[in-house]
Amino acid sequence: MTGFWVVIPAAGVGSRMLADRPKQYLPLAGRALIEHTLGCFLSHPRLRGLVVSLAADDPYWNSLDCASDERIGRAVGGSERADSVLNGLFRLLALGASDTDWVLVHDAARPNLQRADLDGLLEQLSRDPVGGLLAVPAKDTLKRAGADGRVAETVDRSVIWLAYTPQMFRLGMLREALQQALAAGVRVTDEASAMEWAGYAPRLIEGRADNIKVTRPEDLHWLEQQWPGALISREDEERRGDQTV
Ligand SMILES: Nc1ccn([C@@H]2O[C@H](COP(=O)(O)OP(=O)(O)OP(=O)(O)O)[C@@H](O)[C@H]2O)c(=O)n1
Ligand SMILES: C[C@](O)(CO)[C@H](O)COP(=O)(O)O
Repeated sequence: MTGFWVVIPAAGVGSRMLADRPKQYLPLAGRALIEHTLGCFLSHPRLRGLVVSLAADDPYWNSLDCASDERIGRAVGGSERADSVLNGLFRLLALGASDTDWVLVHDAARPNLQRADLDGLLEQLSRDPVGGLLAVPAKDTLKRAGADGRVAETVDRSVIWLAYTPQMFRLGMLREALQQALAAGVRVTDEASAMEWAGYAPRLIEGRADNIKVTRPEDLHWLEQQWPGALISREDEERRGDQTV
């Protein structure tokens, strides 16, 4: 497979995290969460370039060591994740990417992507006519909620998968799908849903369930317990409380 480009949407505020800063900048094993996320791509020999979409007033990025990495471009994030992704695609084009190149979109809030999953995605989709995404088959019993907050039905979980990232598509196909879906007012929560709206059927590539999106405090606490060497001491906890980046 030839090389690939990456967009990292990182312009969110992380409201569900209830933290003192956007969750992508919270510490995990001594580094900012986003630095772990970027590391999986920056160490890959086929990476052609990477763009992070940052909030226009992001005061944290420049304090990171990786901010000086010449392989990393920047785009200004938008009001929704899809806007941030689209701005990232345009930035990649300005950096030399073409519409026929593969682009991977990966949440800054998913720091635990393993190289084996990344390579599996690249290998299984490199000749696919559409592209696809890392996903995990549902493993719990699923309920559809009724308006009254009670169970309306149990959903057949055998056909339900949880969409993860990276999501991998040809840059031009994704750009057009995102532009048209957003212009039509479609709610786009991942790249695949824009491609589906455009009439494509992205391929599901099974990945690890621990490639979690850090969304709520317990997600980060769980990762800290999994992380090799993530002995978050009481001093680190206290430092997290009053640390200013
Ligand atoms: N306008 C936005 C919103 C989200 N994101 C990014 O998209 C990823 C997944 O979004 P989510 O988990 O919802 O992050 P937040 O929007 O920050 O979280 P919340 O919804 O709790 O505020 C995150 O890396 C986030 O930084 C983005 O780039 N631009
Ligand atoms: C892209 C994503 O991570 C796939 O599950 C998810 O849709 C992001 O949703 P969020 O509400 O922006 O976190």
